[in-house]
Amino acid sequence: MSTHLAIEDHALIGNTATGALVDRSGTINWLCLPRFDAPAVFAGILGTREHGTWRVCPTGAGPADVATDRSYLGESLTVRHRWVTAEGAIDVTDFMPASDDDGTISAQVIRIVEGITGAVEMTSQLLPRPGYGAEIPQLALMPSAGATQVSAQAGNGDIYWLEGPVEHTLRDGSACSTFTITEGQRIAFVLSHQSAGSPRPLSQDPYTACISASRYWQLWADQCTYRGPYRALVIRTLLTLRAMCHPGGGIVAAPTTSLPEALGEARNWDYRFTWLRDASMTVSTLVRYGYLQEARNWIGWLLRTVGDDPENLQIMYGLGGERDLKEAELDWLPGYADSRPVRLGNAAADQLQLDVYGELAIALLDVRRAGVAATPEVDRLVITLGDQLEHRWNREDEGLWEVRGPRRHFVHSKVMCWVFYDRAISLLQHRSGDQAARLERWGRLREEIHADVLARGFDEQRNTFTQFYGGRELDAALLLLPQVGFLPPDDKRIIGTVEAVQRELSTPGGFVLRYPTHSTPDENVDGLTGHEGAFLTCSYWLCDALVLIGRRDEATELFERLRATSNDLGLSAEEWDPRAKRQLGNFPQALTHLAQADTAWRLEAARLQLAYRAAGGLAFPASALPHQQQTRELDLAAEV
Ligand SMILES: OC[C@H]1O[C@H](O[C@H]2O[C@H](CO)[C@@H](O)[C@H](O)[C@H]2O)[C@H](O)[C@@H](O)[C@@H]1O
Repeated sequence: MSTHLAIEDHALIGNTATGALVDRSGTINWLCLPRFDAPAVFAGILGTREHGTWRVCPTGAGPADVATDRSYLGESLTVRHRWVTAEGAIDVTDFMPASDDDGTISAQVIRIVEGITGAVEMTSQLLPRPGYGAEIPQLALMPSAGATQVSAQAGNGDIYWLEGPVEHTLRDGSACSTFTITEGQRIAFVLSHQSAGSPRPLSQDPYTACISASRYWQLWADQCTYRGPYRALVIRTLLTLRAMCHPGGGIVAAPTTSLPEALGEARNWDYRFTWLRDASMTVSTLVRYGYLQEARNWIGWLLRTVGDDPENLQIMYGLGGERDLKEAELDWLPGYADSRPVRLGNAAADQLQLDVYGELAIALLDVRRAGVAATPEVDRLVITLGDQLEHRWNREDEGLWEVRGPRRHFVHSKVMCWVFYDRAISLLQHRSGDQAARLERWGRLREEIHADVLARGFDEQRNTFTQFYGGRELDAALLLLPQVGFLPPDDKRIIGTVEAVQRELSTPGGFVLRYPTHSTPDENVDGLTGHEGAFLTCSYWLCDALVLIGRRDEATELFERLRATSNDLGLSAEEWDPRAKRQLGNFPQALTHLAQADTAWRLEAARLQLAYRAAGGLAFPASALPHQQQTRELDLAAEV
């Protein structure tokens, strides 16, 4: 049986160490325990229900039958599906317990079934399939007081435990139960993971755990400093980002692998790792909204992971700092909607992507400006990276889009090298006298890179920057040039580039492709076959660029259309198929969510700025900002 509801038909629940996807039919069809990058026990989303699923729904519901309604409980990651049937109404509430006071996170999923009206017969059908659906574990019923317990032991010794106060029947590798719930009655199922050789997670009261989890997320949401008109959207998007911030400080790009960028095609990638680019940008976004603890955790991770061996800098790592992310294909999984291959690991880990230096430096400066004190360890890392980049910046690379075609002199990469020196000089200034010579050298290099980009990355005739030196194609990453301060937003080369991207990379609905995809090998910059959807992050970057060049109304209108691509729960994947009007790619994706949050913030900053000027203000005062942090970008905007 196919489990292919649309990507946007899923909800994310999580505990920050891992996350699960629950679809509208009441099926959990993606779950890796205990960590985001552990082998999935439910991989049904990449195949069929036989690759691992757990469904709780009214008895007799067909595979395509879905709940009447769904929503998150307040500002939490607890999702509730309501089923209204001829016999009555039932709520199924799904969540993962949040961390204890001592920071322990239990690897559990809890599902509470509650009668609202009438009496409804329900069925729970658990098909655990460890190893990404490859294995049928050994199932056994265990005697227990007041509850039945099912154990499912995998070949590697891991055990999945299911507890619930109903009788289970074991059949063909599944554990089923059928029970009737009447108005006011509730029961809870708890699924726990026990790693081989470790003790079984402690039982906890599922109802108390539900209250604690909701409170945990609500308290976190309450710290948000944003008070503007998009508050609900901003909070949901920040919660989604927070769900991807592992307690060890690493941040995954998305909790999934291989949800396709084009249905039925091969652009399927594993995102359950920490990209320096995506993680740095996530941190900048969180800091912008007042969240510093995640930034401190990330710096700790960075110093342990990158600081440990900065000479061999990678562009991405495992959550635990792993360097070896070798790519492999899981040939037993047919893929989401037959989109093969399903990939594990990511060969992009071995690429040279020069932009990551710039994104790191931006995040470190944002964190510093938000009030996190400088440390000698961070300074040392910046110095090592800066010295290293002196010998690398003029190389060709794979760029931020991680092309699998030949390396090029990508303009965005070069600009981000300029950004690195620009922000690194600010980071190290006033620190210690013996840096003066280095900072002078870096200052000269900053000017040299700037001049190099203007001379080789700008097409005078078409009045636009190009994707790479000597190329004619465009790249939506060029929309970031005004945002990072490479040139002022009112520079005609910036305005020309924004307009060229709009002209050449827009989809019919006005969203943006990241670059042109071609099918002939010699034109094919990314080295891949097939095409892809509109890239949501780039579309939000277009809004940002429009705000910065003074076209705020147009930006607001585009933002409204973009936010409508999020699902009913406010979640977004990486891309959007403008024809089918469906989300594409890994889900939910940090890059999309942080871009959405950044644009909401920028629109609000621009609105406040205009209001302040209209009221006769001469300059934009720090106190009017919708957050506690001063960014270079706002300094620039204030001067315009
Ligand atoms: O499209 C080709 C590339 O797609 C993935 O990379 C994209 O996702 C990354 C994580 O969000 C992001 O950092 C990058 O900018 C995106 O292009 C994939 O991970 C790559 O392996 C693949 O080449």
